[in-house]
Amino acid sequence: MSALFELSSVQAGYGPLTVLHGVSLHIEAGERVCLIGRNGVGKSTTLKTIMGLTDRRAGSLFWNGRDISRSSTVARSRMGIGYVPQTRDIFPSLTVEENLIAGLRNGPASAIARAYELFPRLQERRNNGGAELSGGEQQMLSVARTLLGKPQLLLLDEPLEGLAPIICEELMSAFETLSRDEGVAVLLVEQKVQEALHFAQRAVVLDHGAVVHEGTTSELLADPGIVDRHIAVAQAPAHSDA
Ligand SMILES: Nc1ncnc2c1ncn2[C@@H]1O[C@H](COP(=O)(O)OP(=O)(O)OP(=O)(O)O)[C@@H](O)[C@H]1O
Repeated sequence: MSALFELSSVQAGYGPLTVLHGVSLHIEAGERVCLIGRNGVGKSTTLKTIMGLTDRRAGSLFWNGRDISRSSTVARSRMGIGYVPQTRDIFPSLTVEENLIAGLRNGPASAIARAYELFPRLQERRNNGGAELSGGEQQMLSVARTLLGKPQLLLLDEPLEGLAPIICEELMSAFETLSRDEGVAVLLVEQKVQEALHFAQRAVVLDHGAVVHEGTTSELLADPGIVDRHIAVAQAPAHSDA
């Protein structure tokens, strides 16, 4: 049986710059995978390539075995790939609820109730403007908006960046609930490697635009030397805006 999603020998970048030099990876339905590596090795570029937001030079992408390499970003999103970019994708001038309604398009209003269930803080702040929210609440709103599209695969680009530990825990626990209760597959890019390894079942390590290690997270947690060899992890910034 084919994987839910597969990248096969993909080379991609921006204009003349090639960032990914033949990346292959797969994600099974409901699986949690983390993509880790040093700064600038191409993790965000991998997510953008999955969404069709980079210049792909070679290789193919498959969704349930079907070649989607030439599908538009909108088509990929409609197929069931949800993308939460690093830049918290919300409307600052709209309230939380208006942001959710705008993200609903033609979907059922019950999806908003589900979003509030997953992120009770958003329900408490439903009448607050996007710009008034803390960094953590903005991230929750950005994730909640993506979930309104009912993705089968959720791409998360450094969701914990700049957030206080308590908010990180809240977010990770919501991602776990999603994965466990709704079978949503997750591809998580995260600089907080320990959090990523505890969340995911499998890890893919990227270096210089190529996969240099792939294995279960339990293997990596049991032998931290593997991670140390591949990643000199940039520590989380001292500040937080949660
Ligand atoms: N829009 C862009 N145009 C041109 N080059 C880009 C663009 N976005 C990223 N790059 C370059 O591509 C390379 C890989 O960047 P990418 O953001 O994918 O790395 P990353 O592994 O996600 O790093 P980080 O952990 O710091 O976010 C870097 O050299 C970066 O400067």
